[in-house]
Amino acid sequence: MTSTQSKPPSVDRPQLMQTLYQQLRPGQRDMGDWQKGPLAVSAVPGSGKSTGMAIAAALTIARQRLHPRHQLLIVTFTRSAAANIQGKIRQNLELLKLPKWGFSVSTIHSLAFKIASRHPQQSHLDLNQQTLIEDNHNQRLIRSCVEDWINQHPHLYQPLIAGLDFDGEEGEQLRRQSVLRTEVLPNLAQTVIQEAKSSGLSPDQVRALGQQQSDPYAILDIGAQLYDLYQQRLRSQQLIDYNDAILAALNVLQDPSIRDLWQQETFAVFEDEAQDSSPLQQQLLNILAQTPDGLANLIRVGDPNQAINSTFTPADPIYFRRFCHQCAQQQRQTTIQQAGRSSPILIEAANFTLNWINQQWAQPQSPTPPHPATSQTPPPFEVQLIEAVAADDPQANANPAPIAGGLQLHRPFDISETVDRLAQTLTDLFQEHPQATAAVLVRQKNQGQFLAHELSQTHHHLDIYHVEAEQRLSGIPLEMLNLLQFVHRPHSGEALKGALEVFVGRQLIPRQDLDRLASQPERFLYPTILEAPQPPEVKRARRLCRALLQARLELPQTHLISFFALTLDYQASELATADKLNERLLQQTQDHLSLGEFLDHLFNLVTSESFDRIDTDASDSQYTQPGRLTILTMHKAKGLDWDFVFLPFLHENLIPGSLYVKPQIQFLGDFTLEEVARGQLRQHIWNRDAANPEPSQNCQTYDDYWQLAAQLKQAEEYRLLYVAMTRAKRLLWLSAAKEAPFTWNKTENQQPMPASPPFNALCKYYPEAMNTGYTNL
Ligand SMILES: Nc1ncnc2c1ncn2[C@@H]1O[C@H](COP(=O)(O)OP(=O)(O)OP(=O)(O)O)[C@@H](O)[C@H]1O
Repeated sequence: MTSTQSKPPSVDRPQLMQTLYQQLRPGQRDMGDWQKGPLAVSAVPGSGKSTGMAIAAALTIARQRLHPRHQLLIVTFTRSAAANIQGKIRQNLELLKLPKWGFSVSTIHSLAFKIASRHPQQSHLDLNQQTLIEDNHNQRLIRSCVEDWINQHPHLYQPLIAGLDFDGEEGEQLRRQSVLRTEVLPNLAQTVIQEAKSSGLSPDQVRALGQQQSDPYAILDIGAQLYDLYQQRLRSQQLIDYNDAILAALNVLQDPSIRDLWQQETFAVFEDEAQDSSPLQQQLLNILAQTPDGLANLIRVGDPNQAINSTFTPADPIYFRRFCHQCAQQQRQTTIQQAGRSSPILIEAANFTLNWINQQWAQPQSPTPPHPATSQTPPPFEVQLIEAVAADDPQANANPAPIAGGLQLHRPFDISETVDRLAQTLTDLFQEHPQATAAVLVRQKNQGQFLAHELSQTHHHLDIYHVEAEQRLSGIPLEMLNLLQFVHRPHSGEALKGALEVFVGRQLIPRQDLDRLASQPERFLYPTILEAPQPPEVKRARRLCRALLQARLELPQTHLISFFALTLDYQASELATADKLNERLLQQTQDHLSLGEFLDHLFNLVTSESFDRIDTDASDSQYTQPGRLTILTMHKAKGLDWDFVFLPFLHENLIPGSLYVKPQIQFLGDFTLEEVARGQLRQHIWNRDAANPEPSQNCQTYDDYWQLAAQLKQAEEYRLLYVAMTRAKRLLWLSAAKEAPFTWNKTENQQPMPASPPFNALCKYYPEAMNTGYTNL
């Protein structure tokens, strides 16, 4: 071999890096230029947050010659986002002709597990001994904590039963007990545990906080006791939850030598979707990113206008906003406003909506003045408008030309006319653009169900992928568990309510006061002739329950699941899943098991997550197949995009909607316990974590906290609309039927229904987009 042959081809790395850098658009370049210190990147939808981060990551790895023992940590919020960004970074490293190491991508929880399990002695976390608790199991555990709490604290329970007023009537007392045990207290426990634990508050700290509040029901005290019971149960059953992983990691990193080790191994941390962080997550990343010179090598990228999880999870965009403001003071904040996803008219419509909503927020139309305690609630959006990219942008086909006008606004008479118009438009579009992608985004799952059903009845030619229906398959074991628990213990109010909820979920009975039915199971199931005649919905619920009990008496246990599946009107794929479940259980349980033992096996299966994987392998790419209409919720659509996006039911009662207290819990007052507790905890945490004094809420009464919750919820609904609108690339089709159901469990009862206010504003601003593209007007 000659010397020239053995010499590897020389690599002009600076040149390759320059080429990669050129792929960044101007706003993304601040990320590509980053060398050290904190950087906040606030970016509009479609601006290429993850694309920019993946290029910046590869450039950093090249510049700093990172390797597995001194690496870049990239943190995202979902496993699919982690896989996606990992793929992009590997591609970029390949372009730079570098080995594909020097970085690791994980979700925040898997990172926390990694840290905690590497130091089991300090973290006391050992996954060989302990089990991670799944959602279903968690709910059950919380229910049993509630039962314990009721037995241990009658002096706090009684005032809840009494509520605002109580005449001592026995039936009403039983009804209130049922709703407290199965809904109010489990919801309170869930909220307090999640909010407090993810902010690093212990049960004792929550209790101490409760003592500072004027709180007639002692809501935070009750929450603290439930949280305490929950922690005891986790410990005694060797279980851990996701927050424990983060707490354990933080605990480990308090040891100076371990902290040094991790900080030496970590050159920097890049975080995506930073608007969804919780306080502890932020703390963990901050520690890992610290450098010996006292700076944090930390890039946090997010979009405060896409924060859509903060009213039902502990995610709270306030922290990312604060990080942006702090970084802005040191000229370490950047915004990416250019986005190549959508046609210019759609960008304009999204910006118009954002501005219009913020202006309305500042000047409420209603004659009532803003509530004094919540007048500081920030508007829903940061004013961060989307801009089209420059002509020389690296993205191929950026800001594509619109199709069918780009924006269509429809005001059909009712929801069946909505379906017709939508189907007609889509048929025409797919004829002309068979390779295009399309989605219908709905606010509520039952809207998707209605639509999928109607389209499959009348428009067979459309290829439809209904995401929630596919995912319902994974809910089948839980439905079966609920029904079997009922036939096992028909006199338990809780088991009866569980079965009735399955019927409501499957739309076999209309939503009704289930607590009243479940408060006296015997009377509900076997009324005497002296009872007053019951309305048809109660009779129907009773017939279904009695059919299950009859089956329990007459059928062998091996046939129960199949019978229940038929009772629930399962479709073919659901029936197949139920059969598979039955087979699996029979394999595990052999012949002569009692129903109780059979149930134990099913319970283990439901809580172990292992059955879910059988039928659900949907990935993001299945949601965006060419020539197919995907139906999914607006929440699930985050991070995705389609050529044609349809938002068919834009009514004011859902967007922005209003917080609502169900009639059956109004005996406690005009608020819910969990929202008051969330407000009390958040207000404390916001003030605790504020670097400088800043205007904040000053809620004191239940009403104050309820108003705060209502405002935060409305703001989030508007952001959800914005996320949905910004998924469209070439056509955005919006509609609000003049008549629609108030609740989507009963689609036959339609009534005049006001459109969502921003929809009306769009109609006024874009009159030429009204009722376009539909020929049969
Ligand atoms: N610099 C770039 N060069 C080429 N294409 C780009 C660039 N930046 C972004 N894109 C493309 O723009 C599209 C949107 O990017 P990406 O999904 O990363 O946006 P995003 O900001 O995460 O969007 P959203 O927040 O709305 O979900 C992708 O198809 C991506 O390939």
